[in-house]
Amino acid sequence: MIKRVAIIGVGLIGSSLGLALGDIQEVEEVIGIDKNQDYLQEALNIGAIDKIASLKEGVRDVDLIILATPVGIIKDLVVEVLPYIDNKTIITDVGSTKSTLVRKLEVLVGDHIYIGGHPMTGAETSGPSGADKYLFENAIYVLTETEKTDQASLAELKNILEKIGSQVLVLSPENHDRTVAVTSHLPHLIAVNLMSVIEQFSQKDEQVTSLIAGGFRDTTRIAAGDPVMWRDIFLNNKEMVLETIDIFEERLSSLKELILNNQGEILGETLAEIRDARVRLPMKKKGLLPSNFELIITLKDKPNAIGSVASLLGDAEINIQDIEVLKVRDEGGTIRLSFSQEEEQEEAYRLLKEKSYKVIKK
Ligand SMILES: NC(=O)c1ccc[n+]([C@@H]2O[C@H](COP(=O)([O-])OP(=O)(O)OC[C@H]3O[C@@H](n4cnc5c(N)ncnc54)[C@H](O)[C@@H]3O)[C@@H](O)[C@H]2O)c1
Ligand SMILES: O=C(O)C(=O)C[C@]1(C(=O)O)C=C[C@@H](O)C=C1
Repeated sequence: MIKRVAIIGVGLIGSSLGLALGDIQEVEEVIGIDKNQDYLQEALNIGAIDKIASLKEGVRDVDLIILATPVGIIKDLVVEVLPYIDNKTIITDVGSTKSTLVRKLEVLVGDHIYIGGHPMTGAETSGPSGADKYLFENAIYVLTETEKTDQASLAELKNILEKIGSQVLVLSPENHDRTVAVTSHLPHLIAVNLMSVIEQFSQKDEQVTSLIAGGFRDTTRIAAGDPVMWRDIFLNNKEMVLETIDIFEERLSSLKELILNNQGEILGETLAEIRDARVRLPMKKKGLLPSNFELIITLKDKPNAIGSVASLLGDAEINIQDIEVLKVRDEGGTIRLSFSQEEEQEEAYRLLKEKSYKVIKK
């Protein structure tokens, strides 16, 4: 049973996991380890960890070690940890790439237990200040499986991740990397590249930034992500990322040709096909397509609790695009509201705060 957990790297994902795990009955203690003392203190202050420890002391006698640092340093940290733990402790990580890491670590750990992990949820912010207890609710959480995987530990880890609301998907590391190259890594590269083009234009012409609207916001949000994290991701999933870049370049060239040659009919048909594919994507699953403008509200267990929120926002003519019950407990529950516009999210946040609701912006 997983009772004591050590988290190495109490940044956005580490602290979010600390908050979520600390909330479930099985987990008695969450220990935080990090090279950044400010982050450790902040994680302690927000309740993401119960205590701060050195790596050597912190991993002793824990049931689960979660490495939540950039991918490039995970292997070295696992090597550092091994002398202080027994072979019952489960080691996992949350790194965004898996193949190279899992294959290396499975050899390196010897008799120790290692299972690769990757929550398909996150944000463009870094550090514990952006931590979110509900980050993993309904989110896909990949665990890797190979011929070396200890099945009992995989089941135990899956169980605890499901308790924090995740939908666990067990994949081979290679399958994982092939998929995220196109669903996560290529989109990031495109957003960064697009941002660099906009930056180049705005240096020559100040007006460019005045004409920024929703299209820019929706396509570049992730370009604000942590450079170290993304450098490590691209280098650790190099082959797959390069493959997707080739395909992207081909598609971009075809679109460019259609525009260049005024082939309006084919261009229109192509855009319609792509639009249809986008519309067909399932919107509800958090791991697939979260809304950009969300509020998480903790409600007391009393009649019409959700109704009161809906009326408050309805009276202000704020349209709730989607509503999802995240957690129901004896003392109340937590809901997520999605809005299609940032302004609606802002106004709803203000109104709810005014009425003393416990609400956070996503
Ligand atoms: N941000 C996301 O959206 C997201 C989503 C899923 C997975 N991930 C993966 O999660 C991991 C962490 O990402 P994050 O967004 O939480 O980053 P973050 O920058 O918020 O946190 C990383 C933490 O690791 C710590 N750290 C770095 N080197 C260390 C070392 N040598 N020893 C101890 N601590 C060290 C940092 O001080 C920081 O607290 C990465 O591997 C990333 O690929 C990120
Ligand atoms: O910023 C977000 O919304 C994310 O969920 C980040 C995101 C992604 O969706 O690509 C980025 C990298 C991680 O490995 C997982 C998730």
